[in-house]
Amino acid sequence: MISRIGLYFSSKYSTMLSLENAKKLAASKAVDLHVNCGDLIGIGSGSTVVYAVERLSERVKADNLRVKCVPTSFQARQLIVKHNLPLTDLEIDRELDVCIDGADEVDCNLNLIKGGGGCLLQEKIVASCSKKLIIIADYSKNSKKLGDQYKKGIPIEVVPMAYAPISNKIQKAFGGVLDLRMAVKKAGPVVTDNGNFILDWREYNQDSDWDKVNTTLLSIPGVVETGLFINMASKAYFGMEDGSVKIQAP
Ligand SMILES: O=C[C@H](O)[C@H](O)[C@H](O)COP(=O)(O)O
Repeated sequence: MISRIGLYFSSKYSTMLSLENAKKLAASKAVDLHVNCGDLIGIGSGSTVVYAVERLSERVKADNLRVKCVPTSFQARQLIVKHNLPLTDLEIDRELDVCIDGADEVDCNLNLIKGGGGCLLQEKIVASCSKKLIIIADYSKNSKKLGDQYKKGIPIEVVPMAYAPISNKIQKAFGGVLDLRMAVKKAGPVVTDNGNFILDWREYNQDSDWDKVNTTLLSIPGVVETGLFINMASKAYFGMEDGSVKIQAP
């Protein structure tokens, strides 16, 4: 089901909305509609979530909203701390009301690719402990099939010593190309918040049964988690170029 929430900023934004403004629009709308006083919230990672935390902080100050936040990454933790929001974790709070997170791509069935920024394991754990996963994104993330928009590949978090055989096994089972993600401003591969490597899987079959593929990938020894979030999202909010917010629900 897809719906649109009216035209915002119609006079102010008479031209096409930039990606950053689209992210902000989606993030604010989702926080306003899905966060209530007393909520335990999972805070996702990435550039769009920055706007969600800013809006959360505004509402805490303006409306005296009481919330507690569980981060999904080091970046998310820093955001929570920077905005003086109460921090908690899954040891203390085991079931969350809502998780708000970004995505690299959202298909027409609300399946997601995540992990473009190297965060996916903790994101999936926190989302799995939340009553609902709300996705916030700009219009460029909205697609029909996974791989239509996001060309960098499906991120797969792996134990470092196993990255080479895992690449071979995936290539043999499903085809495509696997790249070990390399760091920028550091020699060698990207190391995740959990001390693992990331393989980016490109040139896969876009018509795959993603649920099955995900299960098979997870059965390979050394695969820690995948960036395929299948049947996990409750709703996605997209900030659109025309200043509206598109809502996608199952
Ligand atoms: O690894 C990063 C996370 O999965 C992000 O949620 C995802 O990459 C989307 O990030 P952004 O909001 O920066 O597009």
